[in-house]
Amino acid sequence: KAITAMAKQSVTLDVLSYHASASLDDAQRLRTLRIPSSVHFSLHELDFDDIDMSDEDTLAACLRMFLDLDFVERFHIDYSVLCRWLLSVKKNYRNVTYHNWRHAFNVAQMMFAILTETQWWKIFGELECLALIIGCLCHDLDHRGTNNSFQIKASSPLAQLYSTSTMEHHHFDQCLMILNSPGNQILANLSSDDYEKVVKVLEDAILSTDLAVYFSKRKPFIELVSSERTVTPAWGECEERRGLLRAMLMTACDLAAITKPWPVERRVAALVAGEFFRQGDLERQNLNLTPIDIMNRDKEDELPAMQVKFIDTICLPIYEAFAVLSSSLQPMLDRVKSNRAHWIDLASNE
Ligand SMILES: CCCOc1ccc(S(=O)(=O)N2CCN(C)CC2)cc1-c1nc(CC)cc(=O)[nH]1
Repeated sequence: KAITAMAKQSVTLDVLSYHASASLDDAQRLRTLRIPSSVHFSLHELDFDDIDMSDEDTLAACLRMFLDLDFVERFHIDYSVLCRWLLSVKKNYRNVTYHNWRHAFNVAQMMFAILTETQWWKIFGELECLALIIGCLCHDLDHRGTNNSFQIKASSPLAQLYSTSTMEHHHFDQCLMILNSPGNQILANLSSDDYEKVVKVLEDAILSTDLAVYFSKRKPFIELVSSERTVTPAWGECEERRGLLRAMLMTACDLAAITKPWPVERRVAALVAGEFFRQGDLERQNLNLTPIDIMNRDKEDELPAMQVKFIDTICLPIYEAFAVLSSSLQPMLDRVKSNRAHWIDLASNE
C-alpha cells in the first residue's frame, strides 16, 4: 500500500512537473481567431486528411467541433477556458512519431464525422457526446511511444501504478488533471450530477482504447449488431447498448487510419512502424530483449503481411459491424478492403 502510494506520489510529481498548462498569449491568440466552418475544414468527411493543416488550424477545427455540437452554449463553457484547455491538451502530447497530437485530433474528427453522419448524436445525447469528443482528444495524453507490455517489461513507474491497461489509465489520469487545472476547467459550469456522468463516460471511453478491452467487448457487440441490425431510438434508453456502442466507436475512431484513402493509410502506417521499431530498439538496448516481430526493424519487409493480419483479425470485424448498423459508414469498410488489397500487393512483391 505504502509502495503504491509512494509510486503514485513519485509518478504524480514526475507527471505534474511534465504537465504544462498553455501559455496565456497562446490562448489569447486562439481566442481572437475567426473560426471557419466545418465544411471549410471537411470535418464531416469520413476520408478526412489533416496533412495540409497547421497546428493552429487543428485547434480552430476543434473549436468548430465544440461550437457545431452546441457544447459551448449547452454546457456554458467559457470560450477562453476552452481555448486554453485545447492548447493544454495539445501541449501534453509528446513529440513521438505516431501517438502525438495529430493522432488525437484525427480520432476526434472521426468521432465528430460518425456521430453526425449517422445521426447517432441523437441516441447518445449531449453529455455522452461531450465525453466522447473530450475522450478522443485526450485518449493518448502523454504517450511515450511505447506500449503497455513495454511498461511492464521496463517496470516503469506507470506499470507500478497500473498493472492492466497501464497507458490508458495514465491517459485518463492526465485528462482529469488538465480538466481540473486552473484556467482549463471547461466542465466548471456543469451540475455535479452531469460532471460525474461525463467523467464516468470519459473513463470508459479512454480505457476502451486498450485493444485488450476491445477484444473482450467485441463479441457481445457483434451479437447485438446481428440481432438488432440498426441503432434504433430505443438504444437511447438502454445504458448497456450505448456503453457497448461507445466503446466500439472509440476503437473504430482510434484505428480509422486503416479506413482512409491509400495515400493516407500508407503514410500513417509508416508512422506506426517508426514508433514500433523505436520501441524495439529500446527493448534491445535498454532491456536486452529481442523485440516481437512487429517492433523488430530486421523484419521490416514483413510489414505488409502484418498489416493484412491486422486488418483481418482486428479491423474488418468492427468496420463490417458498423457498416451493418449504418449504411453511411459503408465507405469506411470499402476502403479497409481496398487498403487490404494494396497491402497484399506489397506483401507479394517482397
Ligand atoms: C504498421 C506497422 C505494423 O503495424 C502492425 C503490425 C501488427 C499488428 S497485429 O494486428 O498483428 N497486432 C496488434 C495487437 N498487438 C498486440 C500485436 C500485433 C498491428 C499493427 C498495427 N497496429 C496499429 C494500431 C496502433 C495500426 C497499424 O496500422 N498497424
